[in-house]
Amino acid sequence: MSLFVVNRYLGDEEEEEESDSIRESHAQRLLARLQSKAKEREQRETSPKRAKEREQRETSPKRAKKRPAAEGGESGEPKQETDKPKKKKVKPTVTPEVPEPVKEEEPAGDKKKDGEKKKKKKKDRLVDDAKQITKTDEGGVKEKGGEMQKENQENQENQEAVVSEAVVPEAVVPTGFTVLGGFENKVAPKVHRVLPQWLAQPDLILRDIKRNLVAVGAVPGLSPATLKKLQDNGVTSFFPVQAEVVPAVLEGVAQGLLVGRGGYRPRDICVSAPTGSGKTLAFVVPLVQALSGRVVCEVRALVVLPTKELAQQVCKVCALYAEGSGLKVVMLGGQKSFAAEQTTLAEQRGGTWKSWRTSSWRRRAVWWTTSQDPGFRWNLLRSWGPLEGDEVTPPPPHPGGPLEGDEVIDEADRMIDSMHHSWLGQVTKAVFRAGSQGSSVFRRSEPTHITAASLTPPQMPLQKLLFSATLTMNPEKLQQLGLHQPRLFSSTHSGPAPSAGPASATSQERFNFPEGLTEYFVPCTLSKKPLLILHYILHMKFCPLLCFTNSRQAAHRLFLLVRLFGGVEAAEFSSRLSTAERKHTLRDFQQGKIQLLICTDAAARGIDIEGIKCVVNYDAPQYPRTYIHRIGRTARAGKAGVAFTFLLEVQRNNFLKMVEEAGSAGIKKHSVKHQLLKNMAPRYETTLKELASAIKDEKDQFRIKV
Ligand SMILES: Nc1ncnc2c1ncn2[C@@H]1O[C@H](COP(=O)(O)OP(=O)(O)OP(=O)(O)O)[C@@H](O)[C@H]1O
Repeated sequence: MSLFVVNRYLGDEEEEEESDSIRESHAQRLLARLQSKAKEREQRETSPKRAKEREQRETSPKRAKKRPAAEGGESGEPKQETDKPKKKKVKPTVTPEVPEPVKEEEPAGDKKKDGEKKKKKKKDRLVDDAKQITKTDEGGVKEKGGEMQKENQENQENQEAVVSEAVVPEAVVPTGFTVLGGFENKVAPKVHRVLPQWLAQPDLILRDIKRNLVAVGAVPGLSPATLKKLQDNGVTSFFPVQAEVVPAVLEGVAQGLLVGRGGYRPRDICVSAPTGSGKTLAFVVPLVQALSGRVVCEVRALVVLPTKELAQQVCKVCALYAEGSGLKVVMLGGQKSFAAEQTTLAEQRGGTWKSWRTSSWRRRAVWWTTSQDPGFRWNLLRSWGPLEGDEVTPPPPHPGGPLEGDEVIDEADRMIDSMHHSWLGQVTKAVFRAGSQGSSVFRRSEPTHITAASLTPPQMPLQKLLFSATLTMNPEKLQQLGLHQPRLFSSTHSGPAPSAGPASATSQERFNFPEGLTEYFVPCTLSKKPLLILHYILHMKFCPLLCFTNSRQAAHRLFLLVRLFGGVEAAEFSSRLSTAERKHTLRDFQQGKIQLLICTDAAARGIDIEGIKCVVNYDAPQYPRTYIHRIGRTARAGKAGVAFTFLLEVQRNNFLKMVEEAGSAGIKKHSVKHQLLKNMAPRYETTLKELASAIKDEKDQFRIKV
């Protein structure tokens, strides 16, 4: 154990004077208390009752024998007082008020001397006090023998303890040191999460799409060409997210090249809006408008998406709006060889790679998919120049590479989750490196401290746009993206769930749910699940139905079972299938040729298929984000939709808690009567046997192939 003695500045004259008076009052209080005690005792001893008792005891020989000499057997103390020493209760005594000594002003030079004098005085006073205490005791106590003395000593100790606890220990032992207190263990106050202002106070997006449509003509900044394009594609009104975000993006890109705009960079934009709320058009429209004005052939924008299917879908929308603008939209999804992909971005002329200069391809945007093929993401960068640690001999640097304009990250939270690959950092580095090497007079250098030198050359800005229905509000994660003065558009507040306990309050985020969605959970057993799906299709006519499982094996098994049962047009969608097969399956589902699509989470994000009225979670999702994206395949664009989640008894409590904490408006129970499934039971039993042999056949075939 360590001992800490802290010598603290003892205060000026006034403080010392004050502590002196405190000490003096305590000495007097102590003295008064002891005097009154002694008096009480004296009175008790001299009372006639007491004298009688003493007399009786003295005459009893038995008692006299028993009494030990050490206790003063002859003094005649009552038995209970000697055998069982009573605990003395220290009663607070009323002390006479001590008037403050009158202070006289002294010249500063004499202060030190006076201090010493005062200390001596104080010491003398304490000695006097102690003398007086012994004197008072002597009168009554001496004759009562050692026991009384002992008691008085105890009393004094008790008193001192009380006094020292209440006031200052130095009053008893003047050491010249002040022992500081307050070192006891204290309960630390709980630290509450404080979000940066841009996250805590976002620009609000209204969730009710139908009641908050904004006529496209009323949105500022749209060019006549864009208005015409929107009209051609049947868009007369903007959804709330588009009405807010489109002008904000246009404002940022309107400046183009930053010549003489000293240090200005457009603010990065984050959007968190429900599934199906129209986020795609919110970035496609302003991007196409902004890039349509460019004449130099460069890669102008990069859109990063988590799956090939989603990249194809977004690429299609972009191509639709870019039509006739001279802007080329390219998708790089890793389907082709690297060389083939590279030629979609550049051509080799005179031994070096140059951007396409074909008149019809004067400007271009690149749509780029990642997570399905992680290795491929580097290919694009290589086309701009070698990466750090690149072992493969890269193609020569591509001078037309700098990404000017925007970098859009759709399904941003998913992309942040894959940040351990540090792909964004690599992209950004490549963008700035290519920008600084380019032959263009316009430079793109990584933003640093603003100085006269850094502001002199004209800059090409890089703006980042992030979109998701489940965008994280975790500032630490967002920080990894290196956002510049970000601005958030959101339909929810980032506060913790109301029912979440203190532990979960900080960890659980709340998300956006579509307005037209109704959620149900269906209590069931494992063996009832296939029957329930068949019941929803065959009896309740929920078609087309999108059914999610937690693995591709589960999806395949259920697909085989439904196919063997018969009567339902079913298909599966998972990584078991090739890209082309998945593409055809989605198209057939979109065209209404498939009633039941059994899929994995490969179809959970972003996939926009019109007319899906029902989503079933055949296997309960484990994370709130997965749940939100799955059920978000219905109730899109302000329409109504239902979502069912099959729950085993053991999953029920945790799942319901998770959904509530994620911000759901409420999930209702939907029970299916056993009677309704009973009719299908015999056929189902036979199907299960057929399924066992079908799976065995598949395994055999697989073995033969291998
Ligand atoms: N202004 C509009 N007018 C009519 N329909 C629109 C408009 N904006 C978007 N839509 C339609 O709404 C549907 C949903 O849009 P979108 O796919 O962009 O949603 P999202 O917010 O990106 O959804 P998710 O989060 O699931 O990816 C699409 O079918 C789209 O065509």
